[in-house]
Formats: sequence, structure tokens, C-alpha cells
Amino acid sequence: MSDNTLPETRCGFVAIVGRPNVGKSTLLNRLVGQKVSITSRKPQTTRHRIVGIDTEDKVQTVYIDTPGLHQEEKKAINRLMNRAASSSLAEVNKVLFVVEGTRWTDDDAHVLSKVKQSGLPCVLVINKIDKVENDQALMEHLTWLSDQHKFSDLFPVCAKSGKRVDALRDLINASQPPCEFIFPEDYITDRSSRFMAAEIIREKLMRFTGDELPYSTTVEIEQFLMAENGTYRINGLILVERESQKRMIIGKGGQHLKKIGTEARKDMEQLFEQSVFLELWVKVKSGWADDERALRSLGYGLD
Ligand SMILES: Nc1nc2c(ncn2[C@@H]2O[C@H](COP(=O)(O)OP(=O)(O)OP(=O)(O)O)[C@@H](O)[C@H]2O)c(=O)[nH]1
Repeated sequence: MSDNTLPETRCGFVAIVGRPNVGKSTLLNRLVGQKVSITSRKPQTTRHRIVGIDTEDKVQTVYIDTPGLHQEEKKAINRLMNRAASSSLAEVNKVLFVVEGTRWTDDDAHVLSKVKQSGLPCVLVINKIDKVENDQALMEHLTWLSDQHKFSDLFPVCAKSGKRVDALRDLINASQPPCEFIFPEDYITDRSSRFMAAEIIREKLMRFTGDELPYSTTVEIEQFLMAENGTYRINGLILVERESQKRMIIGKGGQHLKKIGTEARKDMEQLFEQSVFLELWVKVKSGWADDERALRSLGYGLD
């Protein structure tokens, strides 16, 4: 603490908003420098509010990753912002509104209306610039975007490659107000390791099963132990609705499930910085929607 009692550290919440599939989770992972939110080509991958924490020197930024907003989720952004803003520790002091290249849809317009209502300063992040071939079209679109709202900045990035993400991070960190750190310096998320393990498995399932896998598929971590040698022993249970889905996930001779397991294990080892022994099981569960346990693992009831 300095003499005038203002903390030497700076800290604040930043909400990441945008319609589904614009790359919010990819951006969050880049900003935090670690995988804290799962990503996939399928829209609506994010079901949970994930906090990614970025601490560098004396600045801490706590990111909130929202499920993709579309017309039916009108209240999500308000709920999110109210919840974060009512925190006694810090307030959401910035919004990152992510859009995709030169595309602008009704869902983007809907998110923008919510941003306007919130009255919060907003940086417009134009992601996926690698996909924009026409520079002139991008410039014209940026001009058009800047007329839609008084954004504090317009920031083109490529979250996938990380291009310009560091500069964005500097911009965000520079604007954080004096505040004690909310989380310990070595935290990158407020989610438990068990939760992260289930999310990683779910990501690999979505990646490797293509469009056939229904969103109703859930993952539960049945066991999460650290053995004496420091290895994590993790048992994951994948719950599906039909026998055919089970066969699809397991694949011929178990090859498919093995691949999912290997990829998930690698990500877990990177995240937990420990060796991981992962076992996966697939079980058919009928009437899962009535099952509170399965619903919980989908994230319902967490609010
Ligand atoms: N070409 C390109 N693709 C990107 C970029 N950023 C993200 N993507 C891809 O876009 C897809 C969606 O990314 P996500 O990060 O899951 O998007 P999201 O906005 O979090 O999606 P929801 O969870 O549905 O809200 C994935 O396939 C990403 O790899 C980028 O800068 N360039």
C-alpha cells in the first residue's frame, strides 16, 4: 500500500460478449495464455460462465466468457453483468464485444443493443481478420462499425494465430483501476480442476465426433485423485442417449475413444502441469433430461 491508501495493484472484470461462434473462447484462451474455455466449430460450445484470470506484474484482469448470445438469450448479458457488477470486490469496467470479420448479423445487432443498455465502455474486437481477403472491404466495414456506437476502441485481431492479441491485452490492462487482486496470482480460472477435466473431454468429443453427436451428451468425472507419485488418476464417464451414439464414440476396436482420451489427457497434463492417467467410459442413459445429475453436469442449476 502507498501512503494515500490506494492499492499499488490494479484489477477489474472484463466481460467478453458476442454472438455464437465468433471466437470468444479462442480469444479468452489467448488473452489468458492457457486453455480455460473450450472451443469448437459448432456454435454454442460454451455452456458455462468461465472466468479466465490474467495476472501480470501488478495488474489482474478477470475475464468472463459468456455463452454466445442470440435472440432467445436476451437476459443472459444483463444477468451476467449484474452479477459481476454487484460483486463487492470489483466491477465489470469494460466489455469486449467480439464480431467476425466483415460479417454483421441480426444477432450482432442484438448484442450491440445490450452493450448500449449496459452503458459500459466497450472495445469492439473484430476477430478472424485472417479470413478477410479484401482490405478495402475491411476498412469500409470498420468505418461503418464505428458509426454504430461510441466504442472506446476498434481492434482487429486474429485470435486463432494470436495476431494483435498481445496489443489488445496491453490496452485492457492499461485501463484497470486501482484495486487489490481478486484471485491469487497463480490462478488462471476459478473453476475446479474436476470441472476443467470434464470440459476438456467434452471439447474432444465435439471435435472428433462431428455433427452426429447431440448436445445432450454429458461428461461426468467419477474419480479425480492424485496418486502418491503426483500423477492425477481421472475417470470420466460419457453419458449418451442411444446405443448407436455409444458405438460411434467408441469406434472400431475402441480406436475413436482412445483418440479422444489421448488428446484430452495431453490437454489436461498441460493445464494441470502433472502427468495424468485418464480412463474414459461411455454409458447409455435413457431419460437423462429428467435426471438432475445429468442436468447439473450440463451446467443447469449452477446459477
Ligand atoms: N479463421 C479463424 N478462425 C477462428 C478465429 N478465432 C476463432 N476461430 C474459430 O472459430 C470457431 C469458434 O470459436 P470459439 O472460440 O469456440 O467461438 P465462441 O464465440 O466462443 O463460440 P460459442 O461458444 O458458440 O459462443 C472455432 O472453430 C475457432 O477455431 C480466428 O481468428 N480465425
